[in-house]
Amino acid sequence: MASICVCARFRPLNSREDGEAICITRSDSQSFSIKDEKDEQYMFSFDKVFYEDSEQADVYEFLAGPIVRDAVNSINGTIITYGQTGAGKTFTMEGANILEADNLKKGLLPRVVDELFDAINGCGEATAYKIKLSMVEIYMERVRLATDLIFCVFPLQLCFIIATGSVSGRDLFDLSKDNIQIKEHKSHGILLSGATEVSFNIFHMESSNQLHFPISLTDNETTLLQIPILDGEEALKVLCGGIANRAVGETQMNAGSSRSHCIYMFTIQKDVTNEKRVSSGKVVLVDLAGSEKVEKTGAEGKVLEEAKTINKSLSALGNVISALTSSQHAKSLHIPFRDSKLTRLLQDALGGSSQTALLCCCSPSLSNSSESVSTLRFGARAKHIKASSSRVLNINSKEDIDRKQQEISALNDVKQQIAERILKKLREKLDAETVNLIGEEFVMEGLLLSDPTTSGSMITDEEELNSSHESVITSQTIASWKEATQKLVNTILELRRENVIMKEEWQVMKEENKVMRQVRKRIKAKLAQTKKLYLVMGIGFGVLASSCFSFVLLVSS
Ligand SMILES: Nc1ncnc2c1ncn2[C@@H]1O[C@H](COP(=O)(O)OP(=O)(O)OP(=O)(O)O)[C@@H](O)[C@H]1O
Repeated sequence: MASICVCARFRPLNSREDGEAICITRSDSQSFSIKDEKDEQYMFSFDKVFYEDSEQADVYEFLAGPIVRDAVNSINGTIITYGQTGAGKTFTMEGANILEADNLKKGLLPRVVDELFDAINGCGEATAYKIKLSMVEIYMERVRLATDLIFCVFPLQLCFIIATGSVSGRDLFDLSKDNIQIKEHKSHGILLSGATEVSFNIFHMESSNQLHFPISLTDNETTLLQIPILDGEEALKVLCGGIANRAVGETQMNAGSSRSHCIYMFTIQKDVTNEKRVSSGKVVLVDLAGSEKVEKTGAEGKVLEEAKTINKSLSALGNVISALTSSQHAKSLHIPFRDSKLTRLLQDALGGSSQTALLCCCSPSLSNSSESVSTLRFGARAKHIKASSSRVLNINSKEDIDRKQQEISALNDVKQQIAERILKKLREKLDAETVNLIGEEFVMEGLLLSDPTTSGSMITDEEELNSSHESVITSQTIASWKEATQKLVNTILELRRENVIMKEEWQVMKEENKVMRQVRKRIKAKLAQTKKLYLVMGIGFGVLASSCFSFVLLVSS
């Protein structure tokens, strides 16, 4: 069983800490000791420690590179930055700026994009890729969609597609979608439901400039904006717009403090023509908001409210880690993933089969040492989480996909026929306008296809296919439950009928019993009368006999 990879990173002293004492003493590249304000000394060991002089490229290569390369090969991975406010989480994740060209300052996010584009550009003609990026933030315990981007990547040809909400012309970076639901999908794990979903076919390019994607929308409100992208740099420019929407504020500790947890989710779908399979992998980057001691930072008003919510969700994260690492019957223990949006979102990363890397960011300054110690303790605890024994390879064979397609088509045909039959019957009784309205409702509910010629049409996106197939399975399950319920209802009705008959029979028997009792009573009474009669007769006979005997004696004497 592989554990979570946990590393620590110390940034250089900042201008506020200038001249302050350093609290850490290096042992080696994995261990160090740290002294707090009370002069207590603590030893920590992690998979790797990045000291003040470490480079962004080293952090990427150790922490993220292997995860990104595995994601291209369909293994999910998550990279999380955790730590006190101002400790360097966003610097590690984004760099000084997302578009930063200086290799020394370039963060994990642009390097992930670079590596993905490099891997894809290096692939053979026989492979087509689609990369989807969703970017959300959890601000004050609400999930906001900053943007939802899709790159469709083909050998030698890249296209970047941006999905945005609504026909009413809202901006690409519309933050009105401010309560994205987190749901669990059987095969895809944790998903952001309500984030604009767009599906594209994976296919090979024919023309070089004009891209015409067979688009299958799951939501009528969704519109698509397609931007041809030549390289990762252009992709990052678009990403930059999403980052600009992140809730950032000035605090005592950090002039550009992130007031939300930010999640970048890359989904890489790969279609290898020769191998007859479609696979997908996810890389999730999580830049957590920083913890802070409000009594120390003197936060007030909105900043205080934000800090309280941030601390609350981070403590929910701590509780999940404690539950996961608890030695007592860890398997049967309840893991409170549902206690906060953050822990729900990280459920796969912490408790699932995803590979996870956690970077504990710290200040090296003595004035922040108690916060650093608690960050490092958090990391030390997380180190004890055991990852799931098997990493899930998200691969579907073409045969599987064909079978699912057929099941979906068959169900759609049945639904279509039923809906059409209902509408035909309604037409006999209702006016045309009302029936049309009901028809529209059927289309909205997915019972009827607006264009019947598309009945049984192919779903070409793996995610949509799986979710549609799941709907088919669910429908089939519901149908079999309905059948079983109907059988139960029939049995209950039968039992009720039998019960009524038995009750009637019981009533008859009771009546008969009553009559029998009365007859018995009458017989008893008759018997008693007869007995009395015999007694009287016996006495009379006795008296008569004794009188006769006395008379005979008298006569003879
Ligand atoms: N390794 C580093 N090298 C140079 N400067 C750094 C480094 N890490 C952080 N900084 C600088 O420190 C400041 C705070 O860093 P950053 O914004 O990344 O902190 P944070 O942990 O994300 O804080 P918050 O939780 O408040 O968002 C920034 O000005 C950043 O440029």
